[in-house]
Amino acid sequence: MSDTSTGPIEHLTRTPVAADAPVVLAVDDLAVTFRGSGRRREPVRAVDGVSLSLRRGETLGLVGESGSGKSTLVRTLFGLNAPTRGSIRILDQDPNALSGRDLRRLRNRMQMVFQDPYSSLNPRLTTHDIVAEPLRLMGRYDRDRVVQLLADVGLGEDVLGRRPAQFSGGQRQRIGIARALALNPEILVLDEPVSALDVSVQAQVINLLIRLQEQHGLSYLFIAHDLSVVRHLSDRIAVMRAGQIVETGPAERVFHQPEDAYTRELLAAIPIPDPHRRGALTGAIPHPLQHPGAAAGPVSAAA
Ligand SMILES: Nc1ncnc2c1ncn2[C@@H]1O[C@H](COP(=O)(O)OP(=O)(O)OP(=O)(O)O)[C@@H](O)[C@H]1O
Repeated sequence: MSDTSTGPIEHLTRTPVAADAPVVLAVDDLAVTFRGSGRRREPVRAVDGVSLSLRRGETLGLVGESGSGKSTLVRTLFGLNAPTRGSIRILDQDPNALSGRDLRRLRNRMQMVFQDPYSSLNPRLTTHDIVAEPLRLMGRYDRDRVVQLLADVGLGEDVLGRRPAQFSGGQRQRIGIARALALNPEILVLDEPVSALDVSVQAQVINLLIRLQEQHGLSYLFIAHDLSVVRHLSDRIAVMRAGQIVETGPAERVFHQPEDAYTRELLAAIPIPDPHRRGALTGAIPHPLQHPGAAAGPVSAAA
């Protein structure tokens, strides 16, 4: 299978985002409370007064352990949960004040890449149809555009007729990214996009995301439970715990001089990779960019 991507993995120095770059996503004092269930019936404050902002071309890493409220926050950004309090502005518009075509247009400008490339792609569709679907829905289908989108993520025309089961995890994630880019979004919400992938493949997908960001001026909200995964590609990191942001700051500052005790706990939980077991994990995921196979070389067909 051809893989027309990227050649050697480039250096991972990202262009720092300009301090005066426009804010593309702003969340202010957002809260989402669920009714409790079971005997205690206490309300669950899944998101509890979250404020954050994302600038054009910036990557904000949002980290927190399972249950900290990351998914609820993301679902609320996409209108799938109703906020109990607070506001969301996407590209200077309030999605809750829009409906119909205006809301669809705004939604097209912020797309999602899912964690699990095994379950997020329709197994019955060909690669062509998976990537073409959003274009068709908007009446903008163009075969050349589908081919170009796949080329952008490093896949050749020969994949067009294949179905998800015929790809590796990394290739599936590339297809998911191509689909997410189909409508030329300005913001991508990346929900643990590499957590389901082998360590060596994680670096290739992260490099692809960095390259696409530079090419298209994309802004990323990058969700992860592991601080080490977001460290190298984030401008800033926000740490979430029990529905609240407990710390936000420049990525390297948060990593090297965490101010919050919970951030320090998360950092302490990052294991040291065992060099004797290639690709093996000694607990949580070591940073993919530190993996020996990730430093250079072409993206392999297995990615
Ligand atoms: N629909 C719901 N009804 C009731 N409680 C919910 C609902 N959705 C989430 N919760 C609760 O809200 C809290 C935050 O969950 P959420 O899934 O947002 O966390 P998370 O950080 O995304 O975790 P994970 O990484 O496991 O997805 C949890 O206590 C969860 O049980």
